[in-house]
Amino acid sequence: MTNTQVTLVQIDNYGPWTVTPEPRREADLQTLQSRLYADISQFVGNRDGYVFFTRFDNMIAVTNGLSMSDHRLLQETMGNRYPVTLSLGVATGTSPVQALSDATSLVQDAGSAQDKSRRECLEGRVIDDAHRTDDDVQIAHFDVVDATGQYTDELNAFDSFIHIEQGYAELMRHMRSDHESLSFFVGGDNIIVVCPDLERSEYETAIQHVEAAVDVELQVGVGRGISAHDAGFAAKHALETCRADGTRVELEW
Ligand SMILES: Nc1nc2c(ncn2[C@@H]2O[C@H](COP(=O)(O)OP(=O)(O)OP(=O)(O)O)[C@@H](O)[C@H]2O)c(=O)[nH]1
Repeated sequence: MTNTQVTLVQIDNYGPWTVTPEPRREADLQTLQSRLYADISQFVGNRDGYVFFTRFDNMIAVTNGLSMSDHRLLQETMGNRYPVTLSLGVATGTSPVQALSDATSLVQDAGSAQDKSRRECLEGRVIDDAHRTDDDVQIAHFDVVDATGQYTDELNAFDSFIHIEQGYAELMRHMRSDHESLSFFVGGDNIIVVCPDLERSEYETAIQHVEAAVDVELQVGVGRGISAHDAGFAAKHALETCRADGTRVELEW
């Protein structure tokens, strides 16, 4: 049974900062956001977690294996490197959507995203080491079948982007509403989905749904593990099997 540990990372009082004392240059904000994401990804990734950039001012991480003191260190080291601070909410559960919802409530209850006095709050709790298991995390790695031949080598780069984004939007909504799962676009034509315990038929239905709705063909590899890295790595191997064998759904367990 999955037990996903989800962390909401929210930049403190970022909106006002972007316009104080006057609006800051957009390219500088883009640079800050992408560097902050890169540093958080490295910190979390070195501890076998995943973080997704989402809206950049709010990022969502799968942090199975990170302790509360790891979270505190993340706040300290980013606070030392950047002109902004981070608040973190951590929650766990069999449903990734519910865990994220609980993590979000913890941060919201500590104060508004634009509250000057809410800085570096750290709320919630993690899974004890003794209770961690090899099937705590289930990750599905989707990609578009032959995106290169269908889109990248055929259409202009913006029209390719529209097709890929439509596939993402449809999959994200379906997995959220029907399967309590969190889907994240991770570049190229790839979407990583953090799932509860789902079976082959549910992935088949999701792929059929996206194809019927927006005519984008997907394939998916699914893995389980004690951490996001372990589950995600198994999913990548399963996706390689799809590519080699022409199958649409491969489960690696
Ligand atoms: N984040 C991430 N991006 C990837 C990964 N694999 C491929 N990509 C991205 O996806 C793009 C397309 O690569 P593929 O998915 O291998 O190509 P494809 O044409 O869709 O071919 P098939 O997947 O074999 O159907 C690449 O340019 C990368 O940007 C991955 O594991 N993670």
